[in-house]
Amino acid sequence: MDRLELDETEIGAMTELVDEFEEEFATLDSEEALHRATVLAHQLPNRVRLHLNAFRLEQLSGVLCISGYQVDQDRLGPTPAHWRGQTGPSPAHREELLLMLCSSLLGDPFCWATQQDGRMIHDIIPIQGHEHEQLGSSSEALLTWHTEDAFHPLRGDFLSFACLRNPYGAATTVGYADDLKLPQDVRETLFEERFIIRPDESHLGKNNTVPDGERLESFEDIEEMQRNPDLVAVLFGNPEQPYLRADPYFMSVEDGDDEARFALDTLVKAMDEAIFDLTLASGDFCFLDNFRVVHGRKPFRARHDGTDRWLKRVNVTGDLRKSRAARDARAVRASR
Ligand SMILES: NC(=[NH2+])NCCC[C@H](N)C(=O)O
Ligand SMILES: O=C(O)CCC(=O)C(=O)O
Ligand SMILES: [Fe+2]
Repeated sequence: MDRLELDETEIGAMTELVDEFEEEFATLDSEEALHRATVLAHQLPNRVRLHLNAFRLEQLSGVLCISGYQVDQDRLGPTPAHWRGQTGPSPAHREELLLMLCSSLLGDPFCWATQQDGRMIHDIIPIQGHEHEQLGSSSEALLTWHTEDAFHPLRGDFLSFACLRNPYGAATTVGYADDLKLPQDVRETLFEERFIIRPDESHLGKNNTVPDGERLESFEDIEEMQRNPDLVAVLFGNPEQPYLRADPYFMSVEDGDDEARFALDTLVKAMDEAIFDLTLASGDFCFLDNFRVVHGRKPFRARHDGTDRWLKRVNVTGDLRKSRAARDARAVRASR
């Protein structure tokens, strides 16, 4: 993993940048704001830009953590009880802006019509009643390792997190595809389109406010992927250093395909051994290469009293054009 410790000068420069532009960027999820944010990102400190670009180009490991930024806990106020609760300006607007600026240097931030009601910036917070779910909002269950949105052909290339607070040090887990030691025959099987990855539950109607009209169609598409999933490959790209696409909790193989079953089980075992803890601290901006690493989260005991762990999350694509057909003309980044 790579870490950039910001120095005083860099922290000062980032603080000034946010001071100057936070009002102008009161909204972050309009086309206009996204466009301007991409250009404003070029005013981030030089080392930040260099690290993010090296990370984007795969010159670093698949995990980059930028540390040292201070989050004003008083301004933040209590951790919300649900991502839906927020009305009006976000108390974490300054961190959201920084997260969007950094993300813009990796590609284009985008969102899903079927996740967190189509919001661009997600809240990752424990929600009462979700303790044992396989959702970002769970707490007492191990969030099993996964590629973000592994089921979807338009999943992000990168995943960005801003840690606002993590008082009891709940650990995110990360595992590198590069670290996997797999027998050659298993590797070859994983390169074949013999695996099923069903949508995870964050994209289901029951975990969203399902609207009438246009976005309803998006949930129907997810249901279709649930009923009629494609067969996909788990490994792809360079045979020596393959990219990985997996979310074993939601995966299966065709009846009788014992070879694929064995290959998947072997992968799970190898990754379970390779995976390590990455405990995010308040002020950490963490970037994951969604093709080269998987991630999850260790169980923790949520308090539900406004002092809980709170992350912000953004999906980033390297090629917005791939999702053109899945997006409507107005919400041009709202992918299905
Ligand atoms: N293995 C898993 N739990 N996969 C689903 C991950 C959770 C999902 N990305 C969410 O936003 O809630
Ligand atoms: O809470 C974390 O550290 C990771 C959450 C996550 O992976 C998810 O919500 O998909
Ligand atoms: Fe995730």
